[in-house]
Amino acid sequence: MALLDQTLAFATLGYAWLPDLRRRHHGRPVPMRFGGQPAVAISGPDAARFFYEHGNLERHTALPAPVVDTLFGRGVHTLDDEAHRARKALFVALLMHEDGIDTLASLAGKIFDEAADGWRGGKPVSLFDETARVLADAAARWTGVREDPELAPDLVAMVDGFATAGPRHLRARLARRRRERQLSRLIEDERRQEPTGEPVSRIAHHLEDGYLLDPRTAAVELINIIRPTTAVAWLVAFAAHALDRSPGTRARLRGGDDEYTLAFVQEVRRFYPFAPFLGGRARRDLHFQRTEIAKGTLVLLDVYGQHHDERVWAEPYEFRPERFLGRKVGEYELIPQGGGDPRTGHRCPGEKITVAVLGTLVQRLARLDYYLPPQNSSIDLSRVPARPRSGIEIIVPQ
Ligand code: HEM
Repeated sequence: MALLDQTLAFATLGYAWLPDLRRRHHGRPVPMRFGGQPAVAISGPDAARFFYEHGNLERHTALPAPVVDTLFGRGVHTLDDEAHRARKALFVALLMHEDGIDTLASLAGKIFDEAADGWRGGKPVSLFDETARVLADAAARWTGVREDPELAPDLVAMVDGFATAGPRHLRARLARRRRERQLSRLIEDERRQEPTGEPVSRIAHHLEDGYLLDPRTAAVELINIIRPTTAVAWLVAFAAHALDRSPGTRARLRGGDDEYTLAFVQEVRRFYPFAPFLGGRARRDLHFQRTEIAKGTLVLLDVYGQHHDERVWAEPYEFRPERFLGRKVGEYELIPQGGGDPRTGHRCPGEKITVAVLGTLVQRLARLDYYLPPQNSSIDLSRVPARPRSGIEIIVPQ
């Protein structure tokens, strides 16, 4: 029987699409067509392991052009095998050392404090917009890019417009084009200077097979640091949403309890929607859970569904940071930024930065004296990427 193409269902239902479909298939792999191609949707820790292990899947043919042209750019996300390993080493060196992570998190905290001083006085401010600015400035300062007031809106646009047609998508394309051009020039300038330890200089002088990256690719990789750092603003808005709905969580965060803060951060990353699913293409004929997956099939790993699967998480629709206290999280269990080993596979190399920056800002938010005026802070799961509708407006009294 011909399978119905599911692209429109995703466009309509967003995050709910795959979990609904998988529920109807009793959690088994769901064969389908997606984007006009044969596809199969899988989910759960075993599925995540299958997705990342044994070189089962390749990426460069799996990412749709509209996503590459807005969200990712033509860089590390689109590489496989040796080319990916060589490029990934650059990110691991830049992003996974404790010193650099601490420096960036402290910088974000300091800039957040300065910004928060300016929020006092009773006028509503958008926590999402303000935090995006804070994070774009922190990322710019940390990498060595010049701060500029239009940087945050451009980086937000690249993330906001990847999964939709229409004006949001157009804004994302224009923002990427503008920033790739500007940062290519910065890379060329850097190459005329002595190398330093700053990320921009290290990317500019990075060699692969003895050659420098072409300036556009180097600019893409620089954006692959400053864009997702700014995207942590989505998680901060979600954290504020959680603080509002579960006020009991505030006291331990306010007191600076680091263990609880980490549990809260993990629960934000599990509970709230960000990446709906990840895609790869079968390199050869494969089998998973008694389902044949022919070579060339698109394999979709249902991230949002995995985080709300009661076989993996008790009462998954409850926001309960305590579930992470005293619990070791498996490599394939909590996968908002991918699964497996970030050094060898495609898992996000910025996960520790995300956790550190979010933890720093969440403690500050819990200590900040603010309230939410009446607003619609609900989250529309059909919009990808989702965020509280109001962007979380806050009022900080004098
Ligand atoms: C809002 C927080 C973030 C989320 C939700 C997120 C999510 C993801 C996801 C889902 C992937 C793809 C995993 C895969 O394809 O298997 C990824 C890859 C990546 N992320 Fe993040 N990320 C975040 C923050 C960061 C930060 C802060 C950085 C850098 C400072 C970063 C840099 C990267 C890079 C360079 C890759 C490509 C890795 C590769 O292809 O090997 N991300 N991220």
